[in-house]
Amino acid sequence: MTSDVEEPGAAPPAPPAQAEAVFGDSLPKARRYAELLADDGVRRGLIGPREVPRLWERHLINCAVVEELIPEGAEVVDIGSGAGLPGLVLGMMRPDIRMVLLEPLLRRTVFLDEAVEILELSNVVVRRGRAEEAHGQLLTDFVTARAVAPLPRLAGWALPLLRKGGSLLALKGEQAEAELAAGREDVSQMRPSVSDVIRVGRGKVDPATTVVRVTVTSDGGPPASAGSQKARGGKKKRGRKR
Ligand SMILES: C[S@@+](CC[C@H](N)C(=O)[O-])C[C@H]1O[C@@H](n2cnc3c(N)ncnc32)[C@H](O)[C@@H]1O
Repeated sequence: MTSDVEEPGAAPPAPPAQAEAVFGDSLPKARRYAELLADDGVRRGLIGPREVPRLWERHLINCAVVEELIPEGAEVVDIGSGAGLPGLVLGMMRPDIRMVLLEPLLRRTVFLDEAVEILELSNVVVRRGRAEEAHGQLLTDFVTARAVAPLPRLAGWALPLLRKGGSLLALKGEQAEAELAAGREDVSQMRPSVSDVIRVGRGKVDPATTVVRVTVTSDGGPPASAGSQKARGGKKKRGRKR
């Protein structure tokens, strides 16, 4: 009987035609990363085996197209990187940016450290921890995040990490507009900001990647902990999983 579920150690699918245009010179690194995800990533439970056949469109290219929102030389913190999406992809495409992959779970940071070394990404560092623990320690131009938390909780974690004029770029699905409409007031109470929804990668990935962008318009700003339970992270602290 055949199955569409890939076994650990399976080769990733070949990159689709548009991968060359999206990744350019970094395509060899993207191919190597796809191999790592399909093999070690699945074996170690970092991505599901069902993701392997759709690694390129749904994961690598979906994340890569966000690069157009990041200006040259920017500092970026990717919170909740997991297996490296989107932070590792953006770091490999853009040697001009400085990328911090912020991830609390040890087995994920071990994989990320190995991937950074194998892909020789001297502009990417891995830091183990929760975003809210980095408040007052990290200050950056952009925070990226995909599939980490609902917008108000994510903003509570991300906005204190941003310099004035910096942006949270939250990769969201089809419900992005509704999520922003529901969360906009909470978010602007945390720190003065302007928010919009942008679609990037039209013609390169279908559906285009939907990004909720929250740009902070004030210096510093009160720490998120001055606000609501949502801003503090919304959940009681639990022991750190490994
Ligand atoms: C569903 S995974 C998404 C991983 C990756 N961004 C992706 O799109 O494949 C959510 C990740 O967020 C991390 N995470 C959860 N709470 C966090 C926090 N407070 N700060 C930073 N990362 C967190 C988890 O450990 C996990 O790796």
